Amino acid sequence: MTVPDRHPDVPVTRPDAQVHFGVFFQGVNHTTIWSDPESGSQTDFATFERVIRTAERGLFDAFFLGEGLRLRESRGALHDLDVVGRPDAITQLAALAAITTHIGLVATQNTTYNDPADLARRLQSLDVLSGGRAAWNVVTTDNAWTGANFRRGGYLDHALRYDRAQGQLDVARQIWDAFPDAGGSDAFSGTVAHVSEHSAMFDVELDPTTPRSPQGHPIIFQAGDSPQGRDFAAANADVIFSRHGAVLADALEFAADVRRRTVAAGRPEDDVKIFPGTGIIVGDTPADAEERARWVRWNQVSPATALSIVGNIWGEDLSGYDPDGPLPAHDPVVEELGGERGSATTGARTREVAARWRALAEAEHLSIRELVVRDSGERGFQGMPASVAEDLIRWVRTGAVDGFNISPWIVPSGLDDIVDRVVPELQERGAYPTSYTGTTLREHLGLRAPLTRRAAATAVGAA
Ligand SMILES: Cc1cc2nc3c(=O)[nH]c(=O)nc-3n(C[C@H](O)[C@H](O)[C@H](O)COP(=O)(O)O)c2cc1C
Repeated sequence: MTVPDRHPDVPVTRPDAQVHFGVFFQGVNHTTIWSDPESGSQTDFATFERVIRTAERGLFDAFFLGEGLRLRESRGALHDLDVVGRPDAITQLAALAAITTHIGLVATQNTTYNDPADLARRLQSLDVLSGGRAAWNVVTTDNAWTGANFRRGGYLDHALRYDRAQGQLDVARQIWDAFPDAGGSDAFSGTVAHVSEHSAMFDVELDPTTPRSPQGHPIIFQAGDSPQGRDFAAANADVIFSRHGAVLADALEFAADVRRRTVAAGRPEDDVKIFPGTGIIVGDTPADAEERARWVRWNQVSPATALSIVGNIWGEDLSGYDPDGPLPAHDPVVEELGGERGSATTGARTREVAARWRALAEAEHLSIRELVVRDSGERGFQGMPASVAEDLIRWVRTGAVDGFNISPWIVPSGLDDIVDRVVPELQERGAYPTSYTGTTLREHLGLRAPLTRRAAATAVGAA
């Protein structure tokens, strides 16, 4: 079957590039559907087990857990579709390491509220226990309500969050590097002493106790989209987890920006792999896929969720409004959070979103719920398996991305169609592996040596 080229003007710059997949299990979200009879528990270990086994059968690089340190609230009420009761990500991944053999295990861990030495040790333990399959998704968390949950740290300024993240990562790398590489000849380097530039944040002195894993140390992911967040990724990360996974032109622009920043940080331009979060919906015909996508979107946006999303922008409780009625007639009351509450952009973003929603609702005569559904329309890829495969290949081979973090819209069965129907289409086109060729996450992702070991590796290579 011939698949029409949906992006004929974008040149293919990497004709042999392979598609890579990760699966992203969100921490706090309203995008996983609960109402379908197929939908299972969002917290039972059996659900995570089934998803990770499917992903490993589909030769995914990684299983990725997001983490929210506090449930979202609107004026005291929890979002009706949020999940309550998720276990800690590192503990969950340690249990999943025991029932898998190859797939990478990515733990989202916050740098604003964790202790650096303790976090470094827990991540390294996961890496050692899993035989070199762990990664740390470094997040700073920009919202105020999580800050309110922690007396220590509180509302750290947005810019200082990235300084603190850098301090955390520097401490972690020193701890991880204190032990020699497996089979290496260098000696244990003993006490790690680190006083951060922002010494009010850390003053660490300890003797590390955990050896290095087969991949050196945990892989570093980063999720954060501000200029500071992108620069942090360019200087430190192996993988950037982006939001730019729905529109090709947007993804290409993002990739060009990340590469420019990576070169400015003194690294090769392809050193940071780009994995956007995305969704994939397949159907037997284009109309079937379209119908499924519509069903998914309507189920993700319950009436209460629609009112709470619009209420957050309007800065008031809209639960008394009719979700099938129009937006409030008055303009929103914008709360200026500012950098000291963790967000540098909230006020401007709120005004921009409200103006855009008002214009869209008036132009298309949309109710509150229709508006929220319409605004969440661009979520990723949909179509028959062959056309989805062609689209994914095009994204990778035009250099827009290196792979995709797929968020299933239903668990535990949400990856079945992708593994059973899309992966074979990719393999048939020579664009997806047919077996794991390595055992570590570093090998799956095709990464170079850890940044801190590069000079040593070059010196050894030159000798
Ligand atoms: C794709 C993506 C996924 C994220 N996932 C999480 C998460 O699971 N937990 C969390 O606390 N923050 C998460 N974040 C938020 C980041 O922590 C970051 O604090 C936030 O985006 C603010 O940083 P920024 O201003 O650089 O974007 C995510 C961000 C992005 C872009």
